Amino acid sequence: MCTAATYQTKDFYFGRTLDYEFSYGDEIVITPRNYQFDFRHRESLQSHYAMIGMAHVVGNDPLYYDAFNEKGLAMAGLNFVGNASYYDVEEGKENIAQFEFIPWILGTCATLDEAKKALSEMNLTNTPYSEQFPVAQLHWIIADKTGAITVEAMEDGMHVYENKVGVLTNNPPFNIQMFLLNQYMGLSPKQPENLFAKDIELNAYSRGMGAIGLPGDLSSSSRFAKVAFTKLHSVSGNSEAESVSQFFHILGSVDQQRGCCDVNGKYEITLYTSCCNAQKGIYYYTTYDNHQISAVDMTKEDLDSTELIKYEVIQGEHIFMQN
Ligand SMILES: C[C@H](CCC(=O)NCCS(=O)(=O)O)[C@H]1CC[C@H]2[C@@H]3[C@H](O)C[C@@H]4C[C@H](O)CC[C@]4(C)[C@H]3C[C@H](O)[C@]12C
Repeated sequence: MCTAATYQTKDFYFGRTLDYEFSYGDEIVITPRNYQFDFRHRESLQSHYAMIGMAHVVGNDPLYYDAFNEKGLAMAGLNFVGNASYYDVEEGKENIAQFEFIPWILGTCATLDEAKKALSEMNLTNTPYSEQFPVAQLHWIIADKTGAITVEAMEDGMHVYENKVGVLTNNPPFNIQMFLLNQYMGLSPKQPENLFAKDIELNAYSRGMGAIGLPGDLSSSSRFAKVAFTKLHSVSGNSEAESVSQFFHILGSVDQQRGCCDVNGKYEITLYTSCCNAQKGIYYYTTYDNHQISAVDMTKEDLDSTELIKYEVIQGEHIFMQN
């Protein structure tokens, strides 16, 4: 399972948890402006917006999971197994393979509005990257400081939804996730009033009782409600440290601990959590075994270069001993 969220303070933040039972071998990858992006069904992009994100690199190809570009547009792919369906190549459309989707949007679009236009001209194809890396069944969140959308390519066509809560998890489809939020409309961060039975004396015996009923399990519909509630009630200062800290707390509300989600004897865990300051170009992250926040700042690199810039994911707890 995975969860993605947006967050606005003084700057715009975007990030995700990547939950899985194994890692493909991830790196923080900066694709500078003059790296040549090759596409299967269209000509290469010789120059494009620079981007940074988490990717598995095969040969010299960055296969991005989540990323944002130098203009502040961000995008993440999350599992959508059983519902995702891609299409055959179609004449007259911009045919983009599923694994090219993030580079295409982030390489060519500066804003969410431009991304919406690109989507209307695009056909997401079922072309696999290779035999070893077949088509991944995903759906996507695309966002900038003006808002967010969800993109779901399904058997009945490509759906583009306005995503007003600014969160995405996995199944079921986004319109159903939004419908399910109806069940939680009575929840609140404030203490409840007794609307249950006015003649019976009922007391709030604990803080936090206004949100009793908010799910805490790891299913994707429960994580959707939990993270939406957390994000929509989030309060933090505007500074970088306060915003980043709060963002990790938002996604921390749906963190997956080893042992709680059994996948045939293996355990799905939160392999990493990212938090991008999409306006400042910084990719922050923590991993399951490294709670210290590490970060890569894309603006410190030569963004006019032609070569990928890669940083290994720092693992292992870094404990600050005070005595
Ligand atoms: C497994 C990841 C999604 C995690 C997730 O959503 N888990 C939820 C589990 S569940 O459904 O709810 O059970 C996805 C996100 C991005 C994916 C990767 C990216 O799409 C990039 C390439 C794309 C290639 O086609 C396949 C390998 C791959 C390297 C993908 C492997 C894998 O499918 C990734 C890493």
